[in-house]
Amino acid sequence: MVNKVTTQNIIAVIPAAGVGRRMGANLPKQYLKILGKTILEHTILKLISVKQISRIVVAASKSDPYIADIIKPYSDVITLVEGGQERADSVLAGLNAIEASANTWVLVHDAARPCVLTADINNLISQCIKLERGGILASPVADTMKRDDGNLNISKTEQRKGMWHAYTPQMFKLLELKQAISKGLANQAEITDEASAMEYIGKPVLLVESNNCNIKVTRPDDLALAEFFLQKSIESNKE
Ligand SMILES: Nc1ccn([C@@H]2O[C@H](COP(=O)(O)OP(=O)(O)OP(=O)(O)O)[C@@H](O)[C@H]2O)c(=O)n1
Ligand SMILES: C[C@](O)(CO)[C@H](O)COP(=O)(O)O
Repeated sequence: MVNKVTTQNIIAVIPAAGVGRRMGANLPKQYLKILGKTILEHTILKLISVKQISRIVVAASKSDPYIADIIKPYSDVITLVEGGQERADSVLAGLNAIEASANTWVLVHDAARPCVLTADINNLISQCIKLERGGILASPVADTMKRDDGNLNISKTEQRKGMWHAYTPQMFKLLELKQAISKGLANQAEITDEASAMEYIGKPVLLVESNNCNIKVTRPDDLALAEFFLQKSIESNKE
Protein backbone atom coordinates (compact mmCIF):
# COMPACT_ATOMS: atom_id res chain seq x y z
CA MET A 1 0.00 0.00 0.00
CA VAL A 2 2.87 2.42 0.79
CA ASN A 3 5.09 4.28 -1.64
CA LYS A 4 7.61 6.55 0.11
CA VAL A 5 7.36 10.34 -0.14
CA THR A 6 10.43 12.44 -0.91
CA THR A 7 9.94 16.19 -0.91
CA GLN A 8 10.90 19.31 1.02
CA ASN A 9 7.54 21.10 0.91
CA ILE A 10 4.68 20.88 3.40
CA ILE A 11 3.17 17.42 3.49
CA ALA A 12 -0.40 16.86 4.59
CA VAL A 13 -1.64 13.77 6.40
CA ILE A 14 -5.36 12.97 6.36
CA PRO A 15 -6.48 10.45 8.98
CA ALA A 16 -9.42 8.77 7.23
CA ALA A 17 -9.54 5.35 8.88
CA GLY A 18 -12.38 5.97 11.33
CA VAL A 19 -15.60 3.96 11.31
CA GLY A 20 -17.99 6.84 12.05
CA ARG A 21 -19.74 5.16 14.96
CA ARG A 22 -21.52 8.33 16.09
CA MET A 23 -22.80 9.00 12.56
CA GLY A 24 -24.44 5.57 12.53
CA ALA A 25 -24.53 5.34 8.70
CA ASN A 26 -24.07 2.10 6.78
CA LEU A 27 -20.62 3.22 5.66
CA PRO A 28 -17.86 5.30 7.32
CA LYS A 29 -18.91 8.96 7.38
CA GLN A 30 -15.98 10.16 5.23
CA TYR A 31 -17.61 8.29 2.32
CA LEU A 32 -21.03 9.92 2.68
CA LYS A 33 -21.77 12.35 -0.16
CA ILE A 34 -22.51 16.05 0.22
CA LEU A 35 -23.21 18.14 -2.92
CA GLY A 36 -22.24 15.17 -5.13
CA LYS A 37 -18.82 14.47 -3.59
CA THR A 38 -17.72 12.34 -0.67
CA ILE A 39 -16.69 14.19 2.47
CA LEU A 40 -13.16 12.84 1.98
CA GLU A 41 -12.97 14.23 -1.57
CA HIS A 42 -14.08 17.69 -0.37
CA THR A 43 -11.30 17.52 2.22
CA ILE A 44 -8.70 16.40 -0.34
CA LEU A 45 -9.73 19.27 -2.65
CA LYS A 46 -9.34 21.81 0.18
CA LEU A 47 -5.77 20.63 0.81
CA ILE A 48 -4.94 20.52 -2.92
CA SER A 49 -6.02 24.18 -3.15
CA VAL A 50 -3.20 25.13 -0.74
CA LYS A 51 -0.17 25.95 -2.89
CA GLN A 52 2.45 25.03 -0.29
CA ILE A 53 1.16 21.49 0.17
CA SER A 54 3.10 19.26 -2.20
CA ARG A 55 1.82 15.82 -1.18
CA ILE A 56 -1.05 14.32 0.76
CA VAL A 57 -0.80 11.06 2.69
CA VAL A 58 -4.21 9.48 3.30
CA ALA A 59 -4.51 6.85 6.08
CA ALA A 60 -7.45 4.57 5.34
CA SER A 61 -8.69 1.32 6.76
CA LYS A 62 -7.14 -1.86 5.29
CA SER A 63 -10.46 -3.44 4.41
CA ASP A 64 -11.77 -0.25 2.83
CA PRO A 65 -13.53 -0.87 -0.51
CA TYR A 66 -14.14 2.88 -1.23
CA ILE A 67 -10.78 4.60 -1.01
CA ALA A 68 -9.15 3.46 -4.28
CA ASP A 69 -11.81 5.05 -6.51
CA ILE A 70 -11.84 8.29 -4.53
CA ILE A 71 -8.10 8.93 -4.69
CA LYS A 72 -7.64 7.73 -8.30
CA PRO A 73 -8.08 11.21 -9.89
CA TYR A 74 -5.46 12.62 -7.47
CA SER A 75 -2.96 9.75 -7.63
CA ASP A 76 -0.13 12.12 -8.65
CA VAL A 77 -0.28 13.87 -5.24
CA ILE A 78 -1.67 11.22 -2.91
CA THR A 79 0.12 8.42 -1.04
CA LEU A 80 -2.12 5.82 0.56
CA VAL A 81 -1.24 4.10 3.84
CA GLU A 82 -3.06 1.76 6.15
CA GLY A 83 -4.58 3.45 9.21
CA GLY A 84 -4.64 2.07 12.75
CA GLN A 85 -6.90 1.34 15.66
CA GLU A 86 -7.00 4.90 17.03
CA ARG A 87 -6.71 8.24 15.26
CA ALA A 88 -3.16 8.72 16.64
CA ASP A 89 -2.13 5.32 15.14
CA SER A 90 -3.46 6.41 11.75
CA VAL A 91 -1.62 9.73 11.93
CA LEU A 92 1.61 7.97 12.93
CA ALA A 93 1.24 5.55 10.00
CA GLY A 94 0.92 8.57 7.71
CA LEU A 95 3.98 10.27 9.22
CA ASN A 96 6.00 7.04 8.91
CA ALA A 97 5.37 7.03 5.15
CA ILE A 98 6.99 10.44 4.74
CA GLU A 99 10.63 10.29 3.73
CA ALA A 100 11.71 13.89 4.10
CA SER A 101 14.03 15.98 6.24
CA ALA A 102 13.26 16.00 9.97
CA ASN A 103 12.66 19.73 9.57
CA THR A 104 9.89 19.26 7.04
CA TRP A 105 6.56 20.70 8.16
CA VAL A 106 3.60 18.34 8.24
CA LEU A 107 0.00 19.40 8.44
CA VAL A 108 -2.52 16.90 9.81
CA HIS A 109 -6.16 17.41 8.85
CA ASP A 110 -9.19 15.21 9.68
CA ALA A 111 -11.01 13.68 6.70
CA ALA A 112 -14.13 14.65 8.66
CA ARG A 113 -13.46 18.42 8.46
CA PRO A 114 -14.29 19.23 4.82
CA CYS A 115 -15.51 22.80 5.48
CA VAL A 116 -12.19 24.30 6.59
CA LEU A 117 -11.44 27.56 4.77
CA THR A 118 -8.37 27.63 2.53
CA ALA A 119 -7.64 31.10 3.94
CA ASP A 120 -7.50 29.66 7.48
CA ILE A 121 -5.10 26.88 6.38
CA ASN A 122 -2.88 29.50 4.72
CA ASN A 123 -3.00 31.62 7.87
CA LEU A 124 -1.95 28.66 10.05
CA ILE A 125 0.92 27.87 7.67
CA SER A 126 2.22 31.41 7.60
CA GLN A 127 1.98 31.86 11.41
CA CYS A 128 3.82 28.58 12.10
CA ILE A 129 6.57 29.33 9.58
CA LYS A 130 6.95 32.97 10.68
CA LEU A 131 7.17 32.07 14.39
CA GLU A 132 8.99 28.71 13.82
CA ARG A 133 6.40 27.10 16.13
CA GLY A 134 3.93 24.26 15.73
CA GLY A 135 0.31 25.34 15.84
CA ILE A 136 -3.32 24.44 15.38
CA LEU A 137 -6.53 26.03 14.14
CA ALA A 138 -8.90 26.58 17.05
CA SER A 139 -11.86 28.64 18.12
CA PRO A 140 -12.59 30.34 21.47
CA VAL A 141 -15.35 28.65 23.47
CA ALA A 142 -18.62 30.61 23.32
CA ASP A 143 -20.80 28.77 25.84
CA THR A 144 -20.61 28.55 29.62
CA MET A 145 -18.66 25.38 30.45
CA LYS A 146 -19.93 22.93 33.09
CA ARG A 147 -18.04 19.99 34.65
CA ASP A 148 -20.27 17.02 35.63
CA ASP A 149 -19.91 14.85 38.70
CA GLY A 150 -20.24 11.65 36.65
CA ASN A 151 -23.94 11.48 37.47
CA LEU A 152 -25.52 14.23 35.33
CA ASN A 153 -25.15 16.80 38.08
CA ILE A 154 -23.06 19.92 37.69
CA SER A 155 -20.10 19.79 39.99
CA LYS A 156 -18.54 23.03 38.81
CA THR A 157 -18.62 25.87 36.27
CA GLU A 158 -15.26 25.95 34.51
CA GLN A 159 -13.55 29.23 33.65
CA ARG A 160 -14.50 29.90 30.03
CA LYS A 161 -11.94 32.63 29.53
CA GLY A 162 -8.94 31.17 27.77
CA MET A 163 -10.73 27.95 26.65
CA TRP A 164 -10.57 26.97 22.97
CA HIS A 165 -12.08 24.26 20.76
CA ALA A 166 -9.21 22.43 19.03
CA TYR A 167 -9.71 21.96 15.29
CA THR A 168 -7.48 20.71 12.52
CA PRO A 169 -5.26 21.32 10.56
CA GLN A 170 -2.51 20.97 13.12
CA MET A 171 0.99 21.72 11.85
CA PHE A 172 4.33 20.59 13.28
CA LYS A 173 7.85 19.57 12.25
CA LEU A 174 7.87 15.95 11.07
CA LEU A 175 10.45 14.53 13.47
CA GLU A 176 9.11 16.25 16.58
CA LEU A 177 5.58 15.12 15.86
CA LYS A 178 6.65 11.53 15.19
CA GLN A 179 8.59 11.47 18.46
CA ALA A 180 5.74 13.03 20.41
CA ILE A 181 3.05 10.65 19.15
CA SER A 182 5.29 7.58 19.51
CA LYS A 183 6.12 8.50 23.11
CA GLY A 184 2.49 9.27 23.95
CA LEU A 185 1.28 5.97 22.49
CA ALA A 186 4.05 3.98 24.17
CA ASN A 187 3.05 5.45 27.54
CA GLN A 188 -0.68 5.08 26.92
CA ALA A 189 -1.18 8.84 27.23
CA GLU A 190 -4.47 10.23 25.93
CA ILE A 191 -3.54 11.57 22.49
CA THR A 192 -6.72 12.89 20.87
CA ASP A 193 -4.95 15.37 18.59
CA GLU A 194 -1.38 16.23 17.52
CA ALA A 195 -1.23 19.17 19.94
CA SER A 196 -1.91 16.85 22.90
CA ALA A 197 1.09 14.74 21.85
CA MET A 198 3.28 17.85 21.66
CA GLU A 199 1.97 19.03 25.05
CA TYR A 200 2.85 15.58 26.41
CA ILE A 201 6.51 16.10 25.52
CA GLY A 202 6.43 19.67 26.82
CA LYS A 203 6.48 21.56 23.53
CA PRO A 204 4.63 24.86 23.12
CA VAL A 205 1.79 24.95 20.58
CA LEU A 206 0.38 28.07 18.94
CA LEU A 207 -3.40 28.72 18.75
CA VAL A 208 -4.49 30.25 15.44
CA GLU A 209 -8.13 31.37 15.34
CA SER A 210 -10.30 29.55 12.79
CA ASN A 211 -13.64 30.34 11.25
CA ASN A 212 -16.37 28.38 13.08
CA CYS A 213 -17.45 26.67 9.86
CA ASN A 214 -14.56 24.21 10.39
CA ILE A 215 -16.85 21.63 12.02
CA LYS A 216 -15.98 17.96 12.45
CA VAL A 217 -18.77 16.02 10.77
CA THR A 218 -19.62 13.66 13.64
CA ARG A 219 -23.39 13.12 14.00
CA PRO A 220 -26.24 13.03 11.43
CA ASP A 221 -27.26 16.67 12.08
CA ASP A 222 -23.78 17.81 11.04
CA LEU A 223 -24.40 16.76 7.43
CA ALA A 224 -26.89 19.59 6.73
CA LEU A 225 -24.59 22.08 8.41
CA ALA A 226 -21.60 20.88 6.37
CA GLU A 227 -23.65 21.15 3.17
CA PHE A 228 -24.55 24.74 4.07
CA PHE A 229 -20.90 25.70 4.70
CA LEU A 230 -19.61 23.89 1.58
CA GLN A 231 -22.25 25.57 -0.62
CA LYS A 232 -21.30 28.94 0.87
CA SER A 233 -17.62 28.40 0.11
CA ILE A 234 -18.37 27.24 -3.47
CA GLU A 235 -20.41 30.42 -4.00
CA SER A 236 -17.78 32.71 -2.53
CA ASN A 237 -15.12 31.12 -4.81
CA LYS A 238 -17.30 31.96 -7.84
CA GLU A 239 -17.47 35.67 -6.92
N1 LIG B 1 -8.66 4.81 13.98
C1 LIG B 1 -8.97 5.99 13.44
C2 LIG B 1 -10.01 6.79 13.99
C3 LIG B 1 -10.30 8.01 13.40
N2 LIG B 1 -9.61 8.40 12.28
C4 LIG B 1 -9.94 9.66 11.61
O1 LIG B 1 -9.78 10.74 12.50
C5 LIG B 1 -10.68 11.78 12.18
C6 LIG B 1 -11.42 12.28 13.42
O2 LIG B 1 -12.07 11.19 14.07
P1 LIG B 1 -13.63 11.07 14.36
O3 LIG B 1 -14.34 12.25 13.88
O4 LIG B 1 -13.78 10.67 15.77
O5 LIG B 1 -14.02 9.86 13.35
P2 LIG B 1 -14.51 8.41 13.68
O6 LIG B 1 -13.53 7.76 14.59
O7 LIG B 1 -14.77 7.79 12.36
O8 LIG B 1 -15.91 8.69 14.43
P3 LIG B 1 -16.53 7.93 15.67
O9 LIG B 1 -15.65 8.29 16.85
O10 LIG B 1 -17.91 8.48 15.78
O11 LIG B 1 -16.50 6.46 15.35
C7 LIG B 1 -11.65 11.23 11.12
O12 LIG B 1 -11.30 11.80 9.87
C8 LIG B 1 -11.40 9.74 11.16
O13 LIG B 1 -11.58 9.08 9.91
C9 LIG B 1 -8.58 7.60 11.77
O14 LIG B 1 -7.96 7.95 10.78
N3 LIG B 1 -8.28 6.42 12.37
C1 LIG C 1 -8.35 16.09 16.23
C2 LIG C 1 -9.71 16.60 16.63
O1 LIG C 1 -10.52 16.76 15.51
C3 LIG C 1 -9.56 17.95 17.28
O2 LIG C 1 -10.80 18.39 17.72
C4 LIG C 1 -10.34 15.71 17.65
O3 LIG C 1 -9.57 15.64 18.80
C5 LIG C 1 -10.67 14.34 17.15
O4 LIG C 1 -11.32 13.69 18.21
P1 LIG C 1 -12.14 12.36 18.11
O5 LIG C 1 -12.09 11.82 19.49
O6 LIG C 1 -11.44 11.50 17.12
O7 LIG C 1 -13.52 12.74 17.73
